[in-house]
Amino acid sequence: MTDDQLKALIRTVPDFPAKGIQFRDITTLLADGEGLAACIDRLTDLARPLNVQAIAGIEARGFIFGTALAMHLGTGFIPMRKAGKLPVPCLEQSYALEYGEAVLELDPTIVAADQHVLVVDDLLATGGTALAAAKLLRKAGARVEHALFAVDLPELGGAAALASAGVKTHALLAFDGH
Ligand SMILES: O=P(O)(O)OC[C@H]1O[C@H](OP(=O)(O)OP(=O)(O)O)[C@H](O)[C@@H]1O
Ligand SMILES: Nc1ncnc2[nH]cnc12
Repeated sequence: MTDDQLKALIRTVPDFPAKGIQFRDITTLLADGEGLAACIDRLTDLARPLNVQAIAGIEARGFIFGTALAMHLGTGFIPMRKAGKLPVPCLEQSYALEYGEAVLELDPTIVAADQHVLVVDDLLATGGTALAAAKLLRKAGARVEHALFAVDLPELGGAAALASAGVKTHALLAFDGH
């Protein structure tokens, strides 16, 4: 499956969740068996050379890609959760994303000292979410050098924001515009 075929499986919804946002909706890609398999296979190809020891996926859409990747790579999966979901004391980090603000939480006891962790999410926009995840993982003692996304929106500057924090961006597909 080509990049263009994969991109065609992603639905664009204007003005969601706020006016002016072009929402790149992966629901339609997930529902396509061939597209989903191709996407996970190609993300696995991008992740394998990074030789990470664990995958950290960001709730909620990052859980879908992150878990599949962890299984393909034979690593564990670290859930980066939205606030108030984990039943134990957590590290927390507030952040801004393209269309709002939120708080991420991490149970630091599931991260090993100096563990090499790959941050995975469905989409990179401003980078606020992935940066918050990297900060939390580092606070817990992890080594975070790479982040991997199915979709990048380069005009929103996420890769540059991550680079300035020492995190290299890898992405399968890019969309022009917001
Ligand atoms: O680069 P940023 O500007 O931070 O935006 C990217 C984030 O926005 C979306 O998550 P959302 O918070 O909408 O959550 P969801 O996965 O629960 O839908 C997406 O899944 C990324 O996590
Ligand atoms: N434009 C967008 N489409 C889908 N998810 C997003 N998360 C942040 N910006 C987004």
